[in-house]
Amino acid sequence: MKTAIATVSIAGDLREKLAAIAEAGFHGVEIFENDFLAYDGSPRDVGQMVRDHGLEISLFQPFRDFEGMPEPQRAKVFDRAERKFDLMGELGTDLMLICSNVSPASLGGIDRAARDFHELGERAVKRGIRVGYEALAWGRHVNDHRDAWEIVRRADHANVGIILDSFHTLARKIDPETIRSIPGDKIFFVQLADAPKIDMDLLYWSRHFRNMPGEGDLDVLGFMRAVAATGYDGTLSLEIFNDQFRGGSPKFISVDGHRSLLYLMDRVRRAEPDIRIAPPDMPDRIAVSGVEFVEFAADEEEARELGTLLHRLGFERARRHVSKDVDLWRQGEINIVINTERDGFAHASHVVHGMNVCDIGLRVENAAATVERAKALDAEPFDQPVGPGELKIPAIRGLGGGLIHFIDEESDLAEVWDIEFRPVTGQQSAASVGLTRIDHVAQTMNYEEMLTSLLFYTSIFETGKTPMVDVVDPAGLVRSQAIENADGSLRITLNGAENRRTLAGHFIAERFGSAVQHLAFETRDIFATAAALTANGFQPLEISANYYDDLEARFDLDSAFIERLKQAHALYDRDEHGEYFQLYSPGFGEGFFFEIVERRGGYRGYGAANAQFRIAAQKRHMRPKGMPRF
Ligand SMILES: O=C(O)c1ccc(O)c(O)c1
Ligand SMILES: [Mg+2]
Repeated sequence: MKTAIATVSIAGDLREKLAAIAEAGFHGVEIFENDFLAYDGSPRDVGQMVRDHGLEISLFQPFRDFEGMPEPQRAKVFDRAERKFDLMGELGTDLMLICSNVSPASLGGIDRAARDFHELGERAVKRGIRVGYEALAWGRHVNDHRDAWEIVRRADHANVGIILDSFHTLARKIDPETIRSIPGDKIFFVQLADAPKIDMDLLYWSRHFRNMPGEGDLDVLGFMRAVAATGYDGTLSLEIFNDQFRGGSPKFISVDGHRSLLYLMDRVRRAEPDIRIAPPDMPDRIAVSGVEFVEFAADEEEARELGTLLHRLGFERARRHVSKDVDLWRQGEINIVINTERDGFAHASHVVHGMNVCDIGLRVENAAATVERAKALDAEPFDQPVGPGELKIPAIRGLGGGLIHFIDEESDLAEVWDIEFRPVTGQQSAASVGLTRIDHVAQTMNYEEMLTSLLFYTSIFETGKTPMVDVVDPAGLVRSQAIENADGSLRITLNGAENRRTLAGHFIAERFGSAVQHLAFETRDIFATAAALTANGFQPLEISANYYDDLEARFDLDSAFIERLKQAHALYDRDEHGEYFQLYSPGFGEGFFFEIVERRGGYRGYGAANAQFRIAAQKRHMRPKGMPRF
């Protein structure tokens, strides 16, 4: 499997781009003419620089407004093509992309265009060059790959082929299955891009909103299955025009791009076993059956405070590590680990970020296979020396500097709490408040990191994404999207902050990066839990009385029920499946908090409509401690 990426897809000058692209593991680049024009060096220098990075120039593009021109423009267009052939010779590449003509001067007619391409083919063959024709979705006469293919077929020249670009086909809702009838050897190049579904002008959508396969809403998998079924075995190239990527980190965007191609081709191969493109072998997407533990890095004082809060939330300090300053707090199936070691990963994480969730344990069927898949998708495995009597638990580095460990039933990893930990005796025991499991883990990040997270989780784990929703913070919008598996045993919400004045943005700034900002625990009876919490001395986050007046109007609930919600400081939501109840702890540290939720009757969401009331309450609560007033 040979991969490439267009230089327009990432930020930086040409040298920076090439370094990032090579580092991410691509084989080649599409040189976009403007990147070359802006570079202060000869075409030969550029060609050499690309090869010095261990890359090839897979394609030179774009050559515009070629076919169907009347004279005298026609003759000029051929002269221009000859000059670009010269340039390609110096760059050291033999494939040129010609996109369909958008010029008002161009004349239609499939045979006219085919004749132009035949003549260009005759000129190209003398130079050892091949030309590929791409239908732009907004081409004047040709805007459909089926017409481009008919022109290429009639041009009937060995050096003339078609170039397919998933965006142009899928954005115009052209059935990708129609690609299956094109001979694979006439497909000279394949460009891949996804995009979020937004209803807007095709050209604008294409030039600003494309993203990596798997990050958007287009059926890039269906497109690529059809391409692969033709027998195509050439380069798979990303051509991503995206405003955010152009301003982002060349390194991270390149890594995401490489991961997106590996993930896509792994899925294509499973659906189309006979394809000629050989993606790397890897285990299939990993089914997760739950969150086994969440680990906090803390110092002694923070650990005491967190312990007090957990105690009020009905957790019991159940076990202590055999040799380390690590405690296990438990309730229902929930395992919270507090690590106050002065050594190792948790300590390093604490030094950089302060108290934070430094590690999450996921339950999987096979932990070793999980790490194998993650590695095959360019994730970083994590290893640290294990002490005597400790288990080696497979792990990878997550995003934002934390770890993800994998616990399975196949080995003795599932017994880690008995093997590495001893029961704590002589404790003040806590009364459970009925928390059963972790409902979701909420990660806060900069908005620009959301697609990276989305691709990371959905490529490694058998999960899907929910639509993005807006959460209104008085200081700005926070975008929220969930990654979840079919049975809801893994739910991760991604919250992307656009500025630092939002509660989420403040959290990122204070802890120097993205991380888990809250954990939501499940209860089966919110009112019983609320009563037990009060008996435990827990003070929930106080919600404004105005919220409850509005609830009554919005949902047509009876006033006795509203009164119960109000007493419990519980928030309420409803969807077509069921009802949702939420209550919150006050903020802790730099804005970390716990949530308690009850889902009744299969409610699917996360209470996005309530988030602004929760945020307002949290800001009221934090203000005395020096949070700016907005
Ligand atoms: O937006 C464009 O003009 C443009 C140019 C070349 C391409 O390959 C493409 O997909 C779009
Ligand atoms: Mg293209």
